[in-house]
Amino acid sequence: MANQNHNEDDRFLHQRRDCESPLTSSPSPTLPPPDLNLYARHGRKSLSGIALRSFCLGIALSIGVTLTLTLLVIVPSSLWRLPFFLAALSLFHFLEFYTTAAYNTPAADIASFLLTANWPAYAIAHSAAAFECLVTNLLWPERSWAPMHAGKILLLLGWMATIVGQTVRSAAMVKAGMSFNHVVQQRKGERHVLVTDGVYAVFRHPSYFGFWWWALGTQMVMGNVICFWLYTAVLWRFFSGRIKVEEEFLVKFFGEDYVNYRKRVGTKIPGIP
Ligand SMILES: C[S@@+](CC[C@H](N)C(=O)[O-])C[C@H]1O[C@@H](n2cnc3c(N)ncnc32)[C@H](O)[C@@H]1O
Repeated sequence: MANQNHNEDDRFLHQRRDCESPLTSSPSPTLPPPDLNLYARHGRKSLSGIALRSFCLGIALSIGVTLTLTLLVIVPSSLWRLPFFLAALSLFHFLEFYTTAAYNTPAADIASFLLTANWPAYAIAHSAAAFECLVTNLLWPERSWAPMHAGKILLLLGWMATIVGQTVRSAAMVKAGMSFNHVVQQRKGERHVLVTDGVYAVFRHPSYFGFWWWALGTQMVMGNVICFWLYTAVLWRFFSGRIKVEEEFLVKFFGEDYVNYRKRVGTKIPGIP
């Protein structure tokens, strides 16, 4: 199955090169026809599935932004934090697919939206965050959740962490291009090169650094005390384990080059050197 997908990806690249050539206008006759099942309604790269998810995420983002602004400016209510979360989540999932499609085109498929990754833990975590935000803001709308009247500062830090986190995450995907894959690769692909410049010169795992601060930033904006600490613990455990496994493979793929890179550049995720 994985091999078949690889062939499909290679065929995509060949066809693209053919299209770019001024001498040929159609795919090489020696190439087998593309597997149309892949792009059909229930296929791994279903075009209708991609269109539908993008459409729904766009609607969710519009609702999120409109309600956030309405509850902040027109009908002031501390509940604006809930649609803020909807907007942040919709934008995140859209960008996961978009950056994959734009910078690692052969790898783009329905799973690139990351909507069902780490199911059901991921969905439970975000539902818990929405629930905590809803309950605390309905029951104690005037509650001052931060110690020493630091609420406004923490709110500002939360916005900044969310924006910086999202930017660093997307920048990492753009920079790594065809070397970035949502699934940790256990075999070095033909197009897999070691990336050590751009955002990778500052952070050894920029997409994890980005997600870490994006997730904690959303919890700070929402004023979620319980979920902030739960997210911190769960994400730390997840990333420290994943980085260990990922780096074992990266050392196998790139040897001394990766070992030296690891010595030079830290993750900058607290507690993970
Ligand atoms: C989900 S991506 C995460 C990449 C990186 N850990 C980050 O946070 O930006 C996982 C894939 O990226 C690859 N990868 C990680 N660091 C890399 C680097 N510096 N250069 C090239 N590939 C890398 C791994 O082999 C793995 O298959």
